[in-house]
This record gives sequence, structure tokens and C-alpha cells, in this order.
Amino acid sequence: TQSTRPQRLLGAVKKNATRGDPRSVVKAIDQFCRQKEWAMNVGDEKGCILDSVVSELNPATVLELGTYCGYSTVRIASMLPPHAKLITLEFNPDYAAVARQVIAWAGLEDKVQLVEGASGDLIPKMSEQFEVETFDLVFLDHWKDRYLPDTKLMEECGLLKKGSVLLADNVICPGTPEYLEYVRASPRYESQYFRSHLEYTKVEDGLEKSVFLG
Ligand SMILES: Cn1ncc2cc([C@H](O)c3cccc(CNC(=O)c4cc(-c5ccc(F)cc5)cc(O)c4O)c3)ccc21
Ligand SMILES: [Mg+2]
Repeated sequence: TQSTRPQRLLGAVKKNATRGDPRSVVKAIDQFCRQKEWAMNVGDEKGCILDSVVSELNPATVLELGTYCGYSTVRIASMLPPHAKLITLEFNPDYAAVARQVIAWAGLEDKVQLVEGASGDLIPKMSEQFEVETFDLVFLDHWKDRYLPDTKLMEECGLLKKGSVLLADNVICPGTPEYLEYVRASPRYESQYFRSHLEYTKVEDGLEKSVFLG
């Protein structure tokens, strides 16, 4: 049977990256996506912006919406302090299966909890099922029409505290107009746009960083 793109991406990681070395996993995926097949990872250019937000914030609890193959999961988890936790939500079982192996190859299983399911169903269960009070950082990279409803849901479930940071991918391409309008107009957020490019291309895209003011 034919392999899928995520499976071929995983093959490139196993072939070219060193077990236990997250940076080599990130490099192998970027190389695969530049030289072989484009894939919707946040990529190296936006990835550097993601790295700077994570290192500045030094978060103890991180929520990622949309794991895909685990590229940004590995990027974030590799920068977390000891005992910090990253919970990542993926509804597609095939993506989840590949992501688990990418995360394991990077040696980051102990920092990452990949939960299979849809954000809208899992977010209300966060505090009880996953023993999390609030998130210091949320990385939004799932369906673009879910960014806004899930942000409102996180507010309602009390998962954001003063200083919590939302970092949203693809606010230009494919675009998340309703989400952008909401966080930029709301007095409860301080928003900042980081201009960049769609992963592995020259097309404009960017990340929106929004600090929850409580
Ligand atoms: C509810 N819920 N809960 C968990 C959860 C997890 C998922 C999956 O991880 C998943 C599956 C398919 C698509 C996405 C969103 N990502 C994108 O659509 C995207 C597109 C492009 C792009 C840009 C230009 C193109 F020409 C084509 C694609 C560039 C990007 O960086 C993207 O992130 C995420 C979905 C819903 C979920
Ligand atoms: Mg994305």
C-alpha cells in the first residue's frame, strides 16, 4: 500500500536524525520539506520566532492545538525547563501515530503528552483529566476556523491566567480573520504580529502573539 506524506516525513527523520537529538529531528524535517515534499509544519523561519517566544516566556505548562507530525511539538518541548509539561491535541489518528514516533525519536516523551481527540471536546476536560490549572503558553496550529471558538472556550474554562500567551500560526495564510479581529479588538489581550513567510515558501504569513490580560 502507498505510504502517506507523514509516513515519508517520519522515514526521513529515522534516516537523517540522531536519536535523542531534537535539533537534528527539526533539521531533518526542514530538509525533507525543502528538498522532497512540502508539509504544513510551522517550519524554520516561523520556528525561530516560536523559539524566541518560548525562551522568553520559559513556560511551565504549554498547550498545542494541532500536533500534525510533531515538528513544533519537538521545537517547543526541546526548550522547556525540567518538569515543564507540553500537552498536544491531535484528532487525526494517522498524524498522531507519526507524531508519537517523531517525539520519541527526539527523546522528548517525558515532556510531551499527546492526547488524541478534538480540541472542542478536550479543552473542557483539561483541568480534571490532565491536572492542569492554567496554561502559560498556547500554540494554535489546528483548523483555522477553530482558533476563535477554542480561544473563547479556554477563557470560559478558566485555562488562561494574567500573562498567558496565545501564539497563533497562519494568521495570514491560510488566514484566521475572525480570530485576528477578536484578539486585536479585545481589551483582554495585548496582541503583536510577527511577519514571516509560509513555511518553505516566499508567500507572506505570520504569527500573532496575544498576551491575556486577565
Ligand atoms: C479540532 N482539532 N483538534 C485537534 C486538531 C488537529 C488537527 C490537525 O492537526 C490538522 C489537520 C489538517 C489541517 C490542520 C490545520 N493546519 C492547516 O490547515 C495549515 C495549512 C497550511 C497551508 C498553507 C497554504 C497552502 F497552500 C496549503 C496549506 C499551512 C499551515 O501551517 C497549516 O497549519 C490541522 C485538526 C483539527 C483539530
Ligand atoms: Mg500551521
